[in-house]
Order: sequence, then structure tokens, then C-alpha cells
Amino acid sequence: MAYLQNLEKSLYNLVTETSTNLPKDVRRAIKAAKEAENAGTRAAMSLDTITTNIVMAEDNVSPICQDTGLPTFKVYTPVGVNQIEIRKAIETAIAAATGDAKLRPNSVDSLTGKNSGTNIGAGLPVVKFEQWENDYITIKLILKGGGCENKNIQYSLPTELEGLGRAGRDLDGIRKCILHSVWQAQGQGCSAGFIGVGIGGDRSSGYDLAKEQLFRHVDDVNPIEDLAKLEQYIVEKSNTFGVGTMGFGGEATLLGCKIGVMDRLPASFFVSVAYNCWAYRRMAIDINPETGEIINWHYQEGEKITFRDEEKEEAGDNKVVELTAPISEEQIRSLKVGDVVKITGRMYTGRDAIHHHLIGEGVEAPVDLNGQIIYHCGPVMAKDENDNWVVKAAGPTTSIREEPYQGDIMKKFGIRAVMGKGGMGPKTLKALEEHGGVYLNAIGGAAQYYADCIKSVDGVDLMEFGIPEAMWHLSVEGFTAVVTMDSHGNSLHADVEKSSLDKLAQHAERVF
Ligand SMILES: O=C(O)C[C@H](O)C(=O)O
Ligand code: SF4
Repeated sequence: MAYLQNLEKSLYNLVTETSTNLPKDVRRAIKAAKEAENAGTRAAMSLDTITTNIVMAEDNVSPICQDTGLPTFKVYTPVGVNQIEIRKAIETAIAAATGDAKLRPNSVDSLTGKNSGTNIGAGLPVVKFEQWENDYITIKLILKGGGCENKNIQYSLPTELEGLGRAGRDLDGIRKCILHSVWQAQGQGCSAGFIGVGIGGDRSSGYDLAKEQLFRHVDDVNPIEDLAKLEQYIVEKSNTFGVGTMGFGGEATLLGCKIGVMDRLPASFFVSVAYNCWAYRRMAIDINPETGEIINWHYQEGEKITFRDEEKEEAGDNKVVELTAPISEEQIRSLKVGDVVKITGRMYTGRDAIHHHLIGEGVEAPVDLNGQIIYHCGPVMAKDENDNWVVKAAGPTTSIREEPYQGDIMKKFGIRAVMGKGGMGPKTLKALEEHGGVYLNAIGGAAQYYADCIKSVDGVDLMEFGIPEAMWHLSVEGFTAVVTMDSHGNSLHADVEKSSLDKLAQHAERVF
């Protein structure tokens, strides 16, 4: 086979493997988190769902999470290798993998909102080239989702930080910024997560350096002694915050911290943090520049945890409630924070575009939403041989983006439950109390697990918004989530944010 065809095939395999099979070092970190968690807690149940999902994604060769992220490639080539050809081969492979539902179409025109459908668009995928003196090509790929990307943060020192006070231009100021970055992410970037940190540079090179750190191995040791100490310190202290998996509280908040450093301008001092969810999808391959074939896969060291023979976590002391829409106000008001719900029957997806649309004056919903459940989800969909839609991956998206709309939309259409992840704010909490509604937290990233609970796709509206944003009519069975905001003014998210701030504030004293 010709070089180009082989190269495309190698890249297709890289994309598929990255999206569907979590690397060994990440699996080991998740295993350690699971072992540290107390049995019967919501966090333990969530980790159980996460590991079940990892197994399903590998077996189904389907996306671990429905948000297959923004593909970023880093390519190292020997002098003389044609980089233009590699870029074209990457685009071909990305489009093919999208066609085969290994990736969700994620490339959206920022002005028109139109989804290209192929993951190819202005500036996407991101491909960065570097030349080197080795005689082979290395291609690294990271698929980093939007929810965790939104939790990235950049500090300009000196600065004042909530809970920690002043962070100055020294190692201790850096320490405070990084601790703060973990706290501010709460569970919204699908904790327990991993962070890459870039010290120095300007705003853009600092973030690049931070993201670059995410290619390091979870269990490597920083060659710079001060940074090795800081990395260890950050993981240890972050895990005392009690944010926990999905922000449900618990022992595991951060699974890895990797810090890189570069010079800065005299006037600037940036600390840039790239937050990555537990669905930490990055892989790399070495390619023979003569044949285009893969000669080596990276991240193969150490034991592979399969998560196949794990004992199932039970719901512990949590009350389990069966729910079927349409739901009455009385039923909703009987639910309390901490209850586990199992939904059977109808639910409708609706995320950013739908909420923006439905809030419009005089706009009618395409279906009767009275008593119904709205699921904040942008699924990966495919057509079967009979031209029917099937769900390939369907975990929740970050709900807080709908905060400006949610309460009003629930009241306007009579919606009784909204489900997503990461929780919502005071405006929604107030509306839940006034109207009689609940917020349900599903397990972020568990896209295979939830796809399996979806028994049929019975219709779709507003397809003009693209696959992730359309309103899908789903029929589900045993779809499990936790009540984290109820109609009595209680919010687990507000409680965890407050108690973790107290924990953060215990680290205001100088350490380094
Ligand atoms: O876009 C999505 O499906 C989810 C997103 O990655 C999120 O975490 O909110
Ligand atoms: S839904 Fe969660 S696991 Fe998936 S990409 Fe977003 S942050 Fe990551």
C-alpha cells in the first residue's frame, strides 16, 4: 500500500484508539481513586459507573465520552518529510472517524453556529508541527472536551485569590494559584481530573505549555526538584478539599498535576492551568516515514487495569426512586437531595441552542413539555441499516451554561426535572422551589453507560442546530442519576462549594 494510504489508516487508528480506549496510566489513576473512596457513597457509585463505562467503550469501540473534544495533534517529523501531506491525511482520517461515529461532529462555525458535520472547519483540527533529528515521525493526539476546557484558568501575578489571599510573584504564589484552580473547577469539569500547568510565557504560550503537560505520563517525576515537590503537594492537598468525583463530595478530587516552566517577560507573570476531566484521552504513535505504518504505540508501560472483575457498588443508604414522565408536582416535591432516581420512559435532550431558542418570545416547544424531563446532552448519533437513528454515546453536558434560561424555561413549559452535570446556580434553585422542580446529576463522561439505557430514539426536532444540539426524543430504561438540587432550597453543589472553600482557606500560609 502506498505511503499516504498507510498514513491515513495509521491516523484513523490513532483517533479511534484515543477516543475509545483509555490509556493505561490513566486507568491506574482511576483505580487508585476508586480504592481510596468509601463504599456506599455517591462518589463510589459514580466511580463504579465510570469504570463500567471505560469497559463498555473499549468493547464497543465507541467514544468513552460523547464529547470527543477538540482534536489537537502535535507532529514531530524528520527533516525532509512533507508536512502538508500529513495535515491532509489527518483531515481525511478525522472525517472518516467522524463518519464512523468514533468522533462527534464538534466543529461549529463561531459566527453562524453551523456544524460542519466532519470535525473539519476554520482552524480545526489543530495541528502543530515540529522538526527533529530522529528518523521516525511521532504523532501525539489529545481529545479534550469542552466542559473541562471551560474550567481552564489563567492567573496574572500578583493577584488576590478567594480563600487564599495574595499570590505574589514567587513559587508560593504559584502554589496558591494552582490550588485555587482545582477548587474553582469544582465537579464541573468531570472530576476527578488532571491538570497541566504552564508557568511563564505570554497568555497564549502559557496555555500551550499547560496543555503540553497533559502529554506527560501520570506517574512520571518532574526533573526540576521544586516542581516535583509542588506537583506532589498539589495532588495531596487538592484531595482534602472534599469536592470528589462529579463534585459529589469524597476523597478523589485531583488525580494528577504536571507543571512546566518557561521564561516570561519582566512585566508579565502568568500561571496557566489546563483542566482535564477523568476521560483523559491522549495517545501517541511513532510512524515509519517510508511506509506510513505505525511502528510503536506510546503509553504502553505498566499494568493495564481492565476493570472487568470489579464488585458493583450498591446505592448505600441513598433512597432509590423510580421516575416516569409526565411527573406530577407532588412527586417532584417528595424528592430530596441525595435521592437516587431511576428513570424509565420518555426524556428529551436540550442544551445550549435549544435553551437559547425556547426562551425567545412567543416561541412554542416542538412537543408538549408539561411534566417532562429535559436532558442536557449532545449525543453521538448514527443511522442503522434501516435508516433509523441509534445513539452511540450520550452522557450529560455541563448544566451551568443554561443558568440564565433554565428557571424561566421550566416555568414557561411546565418541565419538572432537568438533568445534566455539575449543578446549577441560585436562579435555577429558586425556580425549582417556586415551580416544583428538581435538578438531577448524571455521571459526566459515562456516555456508553447511558447510551445503553436509551432503548430507542423516537423522534428528533430542531435538527437545524446540528446533531449535538437537536432535541432528541428518547425512550430510556433504568437511567440513573442523583438529585443534587431539590424543590426545598437545597443544593449539594452550593454546600460542597462552601465546605471546599473552607478547606482551601487552610492553605493560605506560606509553604514554599
Ligand atoms: O459537549 C458535551 O457533550 C459535554 C461537555 O464536554 C461538557 O463537559 O459539558
Ligand atoms: S462531559 Fe465530562 S468527561 Fe466528557 S468531555 Fe466533558 S468534561 Fe470530559
